[in-house]
Amino acid sequence: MKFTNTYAQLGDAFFKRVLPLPVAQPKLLIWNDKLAESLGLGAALLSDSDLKAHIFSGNQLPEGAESIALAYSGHQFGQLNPQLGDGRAHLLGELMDSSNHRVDIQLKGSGPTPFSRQGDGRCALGPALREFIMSEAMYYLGVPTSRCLSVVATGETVYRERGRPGAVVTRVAASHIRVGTFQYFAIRKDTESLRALLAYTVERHFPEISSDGEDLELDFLDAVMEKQITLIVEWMRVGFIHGVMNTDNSAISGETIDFGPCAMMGAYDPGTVYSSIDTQGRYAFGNQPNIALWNITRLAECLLPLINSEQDAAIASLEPLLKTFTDRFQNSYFKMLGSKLGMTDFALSDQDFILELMEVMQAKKLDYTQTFSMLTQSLDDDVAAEKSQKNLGDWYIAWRGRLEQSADTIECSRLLMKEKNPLVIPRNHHVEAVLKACEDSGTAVAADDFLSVLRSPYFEIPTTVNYQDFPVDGDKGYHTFCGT
Ligand SMILES: Nc1ncnc2c1ncn2[C@@H]1O[C@H](COP(=O)(O)OP(=O)(O)OP(=O)(O)O)[C@@H](O)[C@H]1O
Ligand SMILES: [Mg+2]
Repeated sequence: MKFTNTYAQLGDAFFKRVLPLPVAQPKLLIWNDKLAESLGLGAALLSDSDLKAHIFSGNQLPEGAESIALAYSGHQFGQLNPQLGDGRAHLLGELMDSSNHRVDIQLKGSGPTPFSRQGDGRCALGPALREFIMSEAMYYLGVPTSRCLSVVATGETVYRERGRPGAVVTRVAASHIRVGTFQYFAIRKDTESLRALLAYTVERHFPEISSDGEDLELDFLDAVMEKQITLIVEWMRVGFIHGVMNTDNSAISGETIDFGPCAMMGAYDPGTVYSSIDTQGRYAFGNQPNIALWNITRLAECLLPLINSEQDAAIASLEPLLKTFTDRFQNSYFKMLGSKLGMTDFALSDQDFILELMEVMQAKKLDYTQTFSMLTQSLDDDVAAEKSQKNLGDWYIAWRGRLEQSADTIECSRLLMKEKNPLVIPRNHHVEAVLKACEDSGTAVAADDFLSVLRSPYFEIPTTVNYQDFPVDGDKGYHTFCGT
């Protein structure tokens, strides 16, 4: 592993140097071969499970790593917390992947840091495996996401209401720069660090931006906005509910990060919330675009002092850009839904027709994934066509008519739909059952089985059918938990 440490070069204001706290009995539970391959990890490491367990539990620091905990702030459920930071994570450094992109290698659950506050710095096995499974599913669904290289069981107990097995998960991400990272310096009125962070972030994530002066901040915000729009539209394409879109869980790179209380929507309902602490539905499925804009607005506020020392003038130059969000999001969102419906020639005039489908789905509590999957199949399968028509009534007939009008063939529509509509997603009840099986057995056998299906979401494999069903109770009473 050839680590670089460009983030560590930003200076002491950005992080604290701290080593992972060694664990009692590291045991490699799950390893991501494909990801490891793309990182070009050496043969000596790849063939040695004990070495992997030692390195990716934090017991042994790999050569060239500079273990640091990153400083950041964040709005949590709308409340500003000026002092968060990696309270249970250690950034080892960066590697170049096979596409020559710089990625962070970070341990999570690897012990306390100066940012731990009341926390123990640890992570339970269930949430660690959950992050591995969910991020892998998202990656193969085609959604921008951080990924996991490994989960190592620590042989130690962590206490979360009751004792649970502990684990360290290794995360690979485009970076760990969050909206909250900018907030950390903005709150402290540390304009110099803010400027350095902006320059670093632009170079790392948006090298195409070459502007300077006020245009730099505007172009940066515009680029972040575009990535956030793509991200949320992609989440909504597959029915993903992040669950805790705090500004500290919003990565500037536009990747999905922090899978704490995330869940997948079953029956279509924009108000769907599973997180036990989200009592107001702030992070409900259909509210995710509003929150993305809210978070981007917090980022914009951080940039004000860089744009103009006169705050009113700075606000005036940012406001028109922020106002573009809603139209840009809507265009991108409906285009995505059009593609899920095989509209190769989608036009804005299709929006009302698409909304009619959403209303039928919501009124009849139809499963989001299965409805689109069935529509895809209905183009060349009479049984699926009959079922779709039974569920959707006249709308189905109108939709077939709409596709017939297109200059492209039905085959083009079918191919587009097959690309956009997964056959299988990591459904909540299967995720929970798999996590329980892994925890009970102390192995990742159940996770491996599940992952083989999740890694092929658009093509059926013999075991796909085991994971496609929606729960009998429609996920009623299902709750996810934060901070685990
Ligand atoms: N067990 C813990 N010990 C110490 N700090 C913790 C612990 N759990 C969470 N934190 C800290 O609380 C804050 C919010 O936690 P949150 O659950 O959003 O993040 P996380 O899952 O720990 O990490 P990430 O956002 O990097 O995925 C973060 O600063 C995090 O480091
Ligand atoms: Mg977090």
